[in-house]
Amino acid sequence: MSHPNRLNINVENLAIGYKDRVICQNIDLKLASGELCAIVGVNGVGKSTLVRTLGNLQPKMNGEIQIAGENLGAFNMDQLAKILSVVLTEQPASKNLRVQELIALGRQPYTNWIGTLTQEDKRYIQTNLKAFLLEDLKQRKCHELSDGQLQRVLIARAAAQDTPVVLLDEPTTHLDLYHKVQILKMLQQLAHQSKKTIVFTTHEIDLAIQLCDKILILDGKTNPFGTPSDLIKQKHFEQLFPSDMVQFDSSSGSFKVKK
Ligand SMILES: Nc1ncnc2c1ncn2[C@@H]1O[C@H](COP(=O)(O)OP(=O)(O)OP(=O)(O)O)[C@@H](O)[C@H]1O
Repeated sequence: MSHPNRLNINVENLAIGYKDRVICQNIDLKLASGELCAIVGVNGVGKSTLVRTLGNLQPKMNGEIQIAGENLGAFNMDQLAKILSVVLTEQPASKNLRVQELIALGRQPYTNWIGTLTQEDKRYIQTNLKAFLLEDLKQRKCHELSDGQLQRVLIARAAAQDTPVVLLDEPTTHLDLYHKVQILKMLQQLAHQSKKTIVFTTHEIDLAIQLCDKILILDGKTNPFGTPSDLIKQKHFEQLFPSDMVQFDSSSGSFKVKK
């Protein structure tokens, strides 16, 4: 299900929070199909809360969220499962499943009530086992995998779900630099080649600058959003952290420790 060049996420004046407590407001985000976007910001600013709100896992406090051209609230659960997939940091309850079985769960929105897999479902599973380098691990139980391997399985499951929008909360946590880059490059490829809109939260700002098409800097005030180069030109990264410890170097697009 790909819709080239469509505005897949349109967020205006969004406020997020819990019960009657707004934790972040004035969030605006416009993403077309094929775009990879990182959400960055300091601990506790609301990145995970935003992903959960965009994924309809908790209510918004104010503003508009349109996914694939419709208000998020207009979808029922079955429709939503074909529009967006969400990969959260919590370990899957189904870690006792084998890799292949967990990826097959991505096809649930399309299977009948007993979950019979069609040839097409099997093709999606096989394609994503291959794309995420999981063919040799397909019979392994998920609880036997490394963090990096498990993350690849979770992303493969989302890819098998084949939704125009994929949301991920901290997909690179606990990974070494090589495997962080591997995961982000896989997300970039999934966005660009399969024309999906992919949004993920991260603390890897340097990598996000190098690999993402767009970045949302959650700062709890104006929440700048744009291409990495525009955000660098407008000096938004300089203001992200107090400058006593780290400073942003716009020439290299990375943070340096202040000595
Ligand atoms: N279930 C909850 N009920 C009430 N407040 C919550 C809940 N979960 C998180 N919060 C609060 O919401 C704020 C944002 O939390 P959130 O986890 O979204 O931040 P974050 O930017 O993802 O942080 P981190 O970078 O540390 O993962 C924090 O002040 C947090 O304490």
